[in-house]
Amino acid sequence: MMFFLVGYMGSGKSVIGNKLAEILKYDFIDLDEYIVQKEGITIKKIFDKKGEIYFRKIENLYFKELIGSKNTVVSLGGGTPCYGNNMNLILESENSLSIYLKASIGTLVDRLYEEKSKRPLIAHLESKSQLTEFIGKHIFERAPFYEQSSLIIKTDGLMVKEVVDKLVLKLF
Ligand SMILES: Nc1ncnc2c1ncn2[C@@H]1O[C@H](COP(=O)(O)OP(=O)(O)OP(=O)(O)O)[C@@H](O)[C@H]1O
Ligand SMILES: O=C(O)C1=C[C@@H](O)[C@@H](O)[C@H](O)C1
Ligand SMILES: [Mg+2]
Repeated sequence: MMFFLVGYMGSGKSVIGNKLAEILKYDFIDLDEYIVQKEGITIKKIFDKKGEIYFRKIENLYFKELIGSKNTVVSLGGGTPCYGNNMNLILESENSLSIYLKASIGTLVDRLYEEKSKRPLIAHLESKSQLTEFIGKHIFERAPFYEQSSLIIKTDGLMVKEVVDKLVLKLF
């Protein structure tokens, strides 16, 4: 079985995916980290040196390498389901389940403001109000992809452990 964690930057895919894998005794793969390992360069540097289109191309290639793994939790990048045919590949892939970690714009801004420098799409935004405006527009474009997930977990007001518990309860 495979679980794909889907959601906007800061929704908790990496942190929740890691914990879910630990509980299930599954392998854990974070697609962003997988890309960094394979390319030997940070995501921010890939964007700066080669541009977003190049990143989307390799993101799609590495993502496809992971499909079909056994007993694995995969935390996707925030944009992964929104480019190419990635969301369809997730939905069509056998023995797999997509999980959307949903959070309000306010929650995402609070989580991302301090750690935006690692994320090339938002690193340049200076104030919380700029971040709020950007995320609002961006989520409007992306939500139709995220919302196709098989399971939707609302994470507002929940601590990491509470999200994991809620997810495990929904799964089993
Ligand atoms: N439910 C939560 N409550 C409080 N903090 C959280 C929660 N979920 C995630 N965080 C924190 O928010 C930050 C972003 O989480 P994480 O890196 O897991 O997001 P992500 O969805 O993987 O983002 P990206 O798409 O950029 O990789 C981290 O510092 C994480 O500890
Ligand atoms: O939301 C996005 O488009 C991104 C999210 C991150 O996980 C990284 O994949 C990258 O910074 C792009
Ligand atoms: Mg992540």
